[in-house]
Amino acid sequence: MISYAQALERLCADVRPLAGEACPLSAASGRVLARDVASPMDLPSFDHAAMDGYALSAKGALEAGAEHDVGGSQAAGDATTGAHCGAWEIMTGAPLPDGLDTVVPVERTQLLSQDDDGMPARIRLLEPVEPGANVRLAGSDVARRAHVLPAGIRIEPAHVMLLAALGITHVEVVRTPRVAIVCTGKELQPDPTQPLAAGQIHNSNGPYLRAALAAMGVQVVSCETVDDTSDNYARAVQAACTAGVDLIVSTGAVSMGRYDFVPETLRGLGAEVLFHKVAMRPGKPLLAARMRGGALVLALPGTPMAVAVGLRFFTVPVLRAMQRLGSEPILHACLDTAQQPKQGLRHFLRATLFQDGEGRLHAVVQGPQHPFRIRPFAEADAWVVLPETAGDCPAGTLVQIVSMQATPAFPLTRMHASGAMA
Ligand SMILES: Nc1nc2c(c(=O)[nH]1)N[C@H]1C(S)=C(S)[C@@H](COP(=O)(O)OP(=O)(O)OC[C@H]3O[C@@H](n4cnc5c(N)ncnc54)[C@H](O)[C@@H]3O)O[C@H]1N2
Ligand code: MOO
Repeated sequence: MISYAQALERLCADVRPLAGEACPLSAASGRVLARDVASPMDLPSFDHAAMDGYALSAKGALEAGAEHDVGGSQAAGDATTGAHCGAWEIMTGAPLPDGLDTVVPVERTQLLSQDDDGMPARIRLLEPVEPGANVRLAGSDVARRAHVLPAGIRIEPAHVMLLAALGITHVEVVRTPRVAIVCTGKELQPDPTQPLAAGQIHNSNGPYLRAALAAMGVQVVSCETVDDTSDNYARAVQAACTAGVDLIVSTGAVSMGRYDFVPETLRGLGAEVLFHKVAMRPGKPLLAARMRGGALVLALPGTPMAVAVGLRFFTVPVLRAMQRLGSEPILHACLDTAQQPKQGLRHFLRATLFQDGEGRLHAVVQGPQHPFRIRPFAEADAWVVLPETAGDCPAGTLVQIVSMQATPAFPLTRMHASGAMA
């Protein structure tokens, strides 16, 4: 049986990166940058005051007690004015008058006289002023042509702030992945508003996948529920291919039962099966295939925790690879509950997290890890991942943790190189 790392590698080798497209900055948050961004301008674009006060020349008198005539006033938004004498009233953000290069805050000056119109006419410095103080120099944040954002990052609001400051109105982003969901099982009541007949259950995998994919910014093209017949599954898969999806995620009918028709149906449709069954728990019967038209299929086992693992540890990495997002960084926590994982299988365990007095993160693996149980999953904070060779893990073992969310709160984009989850 293929290992998790080999399976993921096999799958990602078949991923075709999605094309880029222009996107207005107003719609770019959450999208993935397809091209490096270089700055078209200096930021700040002109030397300006960092404080309300008086602009002075470093060549003039800056010692405590020095007196200066005030030649005029300059506010943010005013165009640069020539300095006619030693000092110029200035507001935060205003360009420095020509020849002036230092700003003294108003509270460190004494107003000696005013004009008839109430404007300051002469001031005295209460303290010595450092030459160049309180001036933000052009290009001191970003220099023109500097490389500011790399391709392959998810655009966050902070990036929008930077791009907007640089006057960038459009960015090239990766096209949104298009995904179809197909849930199989004649036990599934397809209409959630209807009562359950004998033997029926509500479809929880479909709504879960739809919610998780939508939270990642993926376009869910369709979410179908089909019965346990190969024909209906084949029809749903073909309809998804016709709709031009990049990925089909199906649930159920992929194990050993009489009605587990997924492998044969996909082969019958001409799909190339990349692997079937992965050495992991839960979710072992997972199958991956490529359709003739290029769409990838992740056929997840129907058991809810097998679906959760298939989403977080296969679907998310595939979608990241399609969007040219780097792999996720590896995070660790101290295991508080001893584990005896089965040798040769990768274990994905639901856990709660807490921080001790020293700020160290601890993981508490929840009770028995039954793959059918949804409630502990809904109460979990993170996945604990134990590798195939973990052996007995006493309390205190440092273990890998993975966020429940597909888009972690701390993306750590600068750690890509060391960050493969496999
Ligand atoms: N003889 C064997 N039996 C099973 C094996 C095995 O190796 N040998 N593997 C077990 C494992 S592990 C899993 S996981 C399941 C996977 O089976 P299938 O992928 O064929 O999934 P189903 O039988 O269709 O469903 C399994 C389980 O999940 C429920 N389910 C299905 N779809 C949904 C849905 N949309 N929402 C909520 N719940 C769903 C379904 O009713 C079943 O209870 O096979 C084991 N058996
Ligand atoms: O793959 Mo399983 O272990 O029943 O969810």
